[in-house]
Amino acid sequence: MALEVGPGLGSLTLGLVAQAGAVVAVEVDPLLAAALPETAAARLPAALAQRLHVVEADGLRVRPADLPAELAAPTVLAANLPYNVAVPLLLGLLERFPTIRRGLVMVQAEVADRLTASPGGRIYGVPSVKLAWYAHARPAGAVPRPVFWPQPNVDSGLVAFTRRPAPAGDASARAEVFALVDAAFAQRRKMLRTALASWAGSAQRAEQIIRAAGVDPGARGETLDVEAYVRIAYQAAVAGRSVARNVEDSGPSRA
Ligand SMILES: C[S@+](CC[C@H](N)C(=O)[O-])C[C@H]1O[C@@H](n2cnc3c(N)ncnc32)[C@H](O)[C@@H]1O
Repeated sequence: MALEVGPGLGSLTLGLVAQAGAVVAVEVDPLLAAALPETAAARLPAALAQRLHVVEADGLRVRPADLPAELAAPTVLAANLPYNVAVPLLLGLLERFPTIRRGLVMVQAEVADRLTASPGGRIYGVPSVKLAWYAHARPAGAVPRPVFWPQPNVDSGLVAFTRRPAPAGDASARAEVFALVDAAFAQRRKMLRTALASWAGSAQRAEQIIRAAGVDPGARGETLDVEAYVRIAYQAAVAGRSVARNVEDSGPSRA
């Protein structure tokens, strides 16, 4: 069963229902959400049109409980994502719909590059690490702007992904790792011991935690894979009391 977010007029949806056993399409625009079942009924044989269920909801917030019970566990995500919110949509759907095993999404070409980048390059960043938490992702093709009408002013790219086991623990572990990733990339050109100084309470404390994780404190955040971030977050948790004390020491009372 497939989940589509942002079906719009249904250009992808009509093809999807022919391929998937059932499609639940989440559309935020009430007019488009109301029109899509009529479009499907007019364009598809009744047996196929019945496979489509349209839900008017915001893809940034939608949860399984918002879908009909028999469609609340989609296994595939297939979408031409709204480009302005593509990354939070994709990451949020992977978080809230653990049943999604694999997917294919279209996003702006530069975003596709970032989502699928490997450590070490300039395009590797927060979206790359966070998507790697949930899934193995790969570029699955370029979509040049002339294939659309009206022609957009950006190129597009496809990203294919397959869910992987989470590299650590539960939702709170993920939140801690994601906060660490945000801190490391907030000053991405700096060495980790400096970039993570305020996160850890001090550069010295950051260095101890990073070393304990088996990572070079002189490295930059853009060279680390998600597993390295998990190790650093774990060492910070182990050293938690000291980190908390250092944060207090450098906090408002000394300001
Ligand atoms: C670029 S998407 C793709 C449109 C269509 N799937 C296609 O391939 O032509 C635009 C659609 O996403 C919808 N959309 C935008 N933000 C949304 C959100 N947060 N949740 C659900 N749908 C959203 C818009 O209303 C619009 O229908």
